[in-house]
Amino acid sequence: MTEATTEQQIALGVERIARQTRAALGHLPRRMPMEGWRTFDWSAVNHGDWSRWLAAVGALPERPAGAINHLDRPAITATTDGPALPGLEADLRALIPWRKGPYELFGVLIDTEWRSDLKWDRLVDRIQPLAGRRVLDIGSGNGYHLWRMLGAGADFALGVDPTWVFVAQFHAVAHLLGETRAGIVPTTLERFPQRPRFDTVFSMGVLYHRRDPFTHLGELKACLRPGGELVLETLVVEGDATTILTPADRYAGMRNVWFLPSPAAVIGWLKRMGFVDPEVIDVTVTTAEEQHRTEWFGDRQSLVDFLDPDDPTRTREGLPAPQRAIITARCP
Ligand SMILES: Nc1ncnc2c1ncn2[C@@H]1O[C@H](C[S@+](CC[C@H]([NH3+])C(=O)[O-])CC(=O)[O-])[C@@H](O)[C@H]1O
Repeated sequence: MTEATTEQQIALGVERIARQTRAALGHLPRRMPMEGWRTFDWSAVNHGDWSRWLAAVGALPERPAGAINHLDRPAITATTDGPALPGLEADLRALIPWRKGPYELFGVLIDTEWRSDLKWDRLVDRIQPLAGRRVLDIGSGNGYHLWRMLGAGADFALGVDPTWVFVAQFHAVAHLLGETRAGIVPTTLERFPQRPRFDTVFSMGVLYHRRDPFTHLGELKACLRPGGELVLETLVVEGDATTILTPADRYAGMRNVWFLPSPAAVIGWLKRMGFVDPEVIDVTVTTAEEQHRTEWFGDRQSLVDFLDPDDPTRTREGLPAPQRAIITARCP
């Protein structure tokens, strides 16, 4: 690959991402204060690998005419009757590590660290139907669940996530799907404008990373229209409404886990923050089927590496092994 070619690919990556973002945000009413993101300068991102990821997005082959998508299957799928797309697998591998999926894009199966479809299956029939809704997904990662939201009938799904490689992965997938009904804003909830009001707001896998869970819940509420639904997923421990574990240091290898409440404690937090009808719809222990090592995750450490080899009900730090609850609640 020559230097000039790389420069052209970076420029094409910027163009593709900017075009997709403008088109996606165009689905929102003008009064939603998203102007800054419509004109975001994608070439000026301050991250050492960003231009490499831009080049990967810019190098992707065009989506073949007549291709078909399936957004309601475990693997987000794009398919065509035509020949394989040259170079596609190498371009997608340039975006490793892939945490959330799976995807099957024109014959390339991306076996991600997480089987994100399992979480989706646990919640989709227990939440307010997404048909016709405008949805916000805080901590969307590479957007796997955004595509499933569209597959479940949502009108539009917006992700918010500050991790640049996941943002690049989202745009690679969006390009191959040829979809503009989903978008991603590259920031944290704390920096996201608070006035946009969505019909359903998801926050999955984020609450335990926040030092102040009440501020997080308040910010989620500020993004919901009256009567809209919150779908909250977080790590939990067993116990009653008074049980909240604060790890002394790491939890399952993660430095940034601050609070592990019981499901009953989360219900109390939600009520305290003014949500109504909070309900625990699922509690599941994370298995190696759901979270596993894979080459698409760069063979990095995964769940089994963080559990006590002699007692898989405990983490290596001696704390209860990961289990996660999904809780729904309404904005009054
Ligand atoms: N303050 C923040 N604001 C927004 N996003 C954040 C913040 N802090 C971290 N993130 C982002 O939240 C995501 C958490 S993963 C859940 C993905 C998906 N939801 C899933 O349920 O599979 C955790 C897990 O592995 O489950 C990451 O992509 C972070 O970049």
